[in-house]
Amino acid sequence: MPDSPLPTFHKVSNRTAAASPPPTAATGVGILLCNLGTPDAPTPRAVRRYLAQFLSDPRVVELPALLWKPVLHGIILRTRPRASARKYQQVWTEQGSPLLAYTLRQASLLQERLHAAGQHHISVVAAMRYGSPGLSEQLDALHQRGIRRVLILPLYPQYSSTTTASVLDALGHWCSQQRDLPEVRWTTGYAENPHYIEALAHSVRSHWQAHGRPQKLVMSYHGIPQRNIHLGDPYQIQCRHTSQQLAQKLGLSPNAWEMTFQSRFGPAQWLQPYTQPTLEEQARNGLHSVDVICPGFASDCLETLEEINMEVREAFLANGGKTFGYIPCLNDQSQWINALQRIVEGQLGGWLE
Ligand SMILES: C=CC1=C(C)c2cc3[nH]c(cc4nc(cc5[nH]c(cc1n2)c(C)c5CCC(=O)O)C(CCC(=O)O)=C4C)c(C)c3C=C
Ligand SMILES: [Fe+2]
Ligand SMILES: [Fe+2]
Repeated sequence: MPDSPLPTFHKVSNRTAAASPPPTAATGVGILLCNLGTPDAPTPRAVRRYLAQFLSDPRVVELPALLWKPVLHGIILRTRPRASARKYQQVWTEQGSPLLAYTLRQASLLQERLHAAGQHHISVVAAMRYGSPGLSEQLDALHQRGIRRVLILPLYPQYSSTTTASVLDALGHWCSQQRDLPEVRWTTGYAENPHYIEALAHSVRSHWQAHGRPQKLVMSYHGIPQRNIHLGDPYQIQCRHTSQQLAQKLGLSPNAWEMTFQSRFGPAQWLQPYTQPTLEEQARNGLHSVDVICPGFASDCLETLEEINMEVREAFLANGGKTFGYIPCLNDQSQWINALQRIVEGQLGGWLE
């Protein structure tokens, strides 16, 4: 069984984060925290709708449309939604998808922090690249409230064209539909931000205090196709930098930690080593205790709660491993909200009160 319960959330009043006095049109700043997106319900129908949007993005699957569309619509969208919906059902919460619930909560908590710091003119909202609430919808909402300055913060710590660039494509598309454009800034990642690294280190130390220290800490990141790296995506090197800095912060010797990649999709070569086969092999070779952390995910989601904390756990134990610890994502931890505050303040020069 997983060693951490399914997440519970405090109630978030609405999808535009905590209620606050309306900022004045002249000085209002909007911060848009954007994550990948998730289905509206854990049903095959909702998952199909979500996957159709997600997997039609040419940033995500870089195959010629003439080749990809028949595979997507003829095979993948006929089979995967049912299988994925079953997995979503295992992680779904009273507040819905963990990814959306945590992202809403991050927006709400960040807004509270900024208001407590006297920045009452800032409104923080959450958006999803795929699904709802969509990026355009949230940009429209800020626009309608008269907010003329917007900071887009994709919540992916490590830049990848498959994720970060896709958010910026969506921003570009929204801009192309506007006549009266706001001032817009964006961030492209925070893989080496010291506050982010410290929040991760704090999370690992707390887990060790509660559960003891394992033989190895595995840092598992979402994979991408190896080909993207050859074409210039800096994702892999950024994952390495995050991992090295976290290991250094924790004082880990080289054989006490490892970086792996999960969530492979399709038959092509993705970044390696792959998380599950690596842990299976190491369990067979005598590794008996491991902790897994997923530093590339700002919020727990299907890929962490089901793939890592259920599938990979089971595979490790079935191959002879004895203790499997899952260290939750940063989610709504106060060290992480603190890091987010520092990240956005670093971007808001001239926009702060
Ligand atoms: C098809 C190729 C995929 C690429 C490239 C990819 C990159 C990528 N994804 C994330 C973060 C998340 N992915 C999530 C789910 C998910 N990812 C893919 C495929 C690719 N991801 C699929 C098909 C799915 C859906 C689930 C499934 O059917 O298996 C999620 C979780 C969403 C949720 O609702 O909980 C996240 C988060 C990153 C960071 C990344 C590249 C670096
Ligand atoms: Fe993914
Ligand atoms: Fe997965």
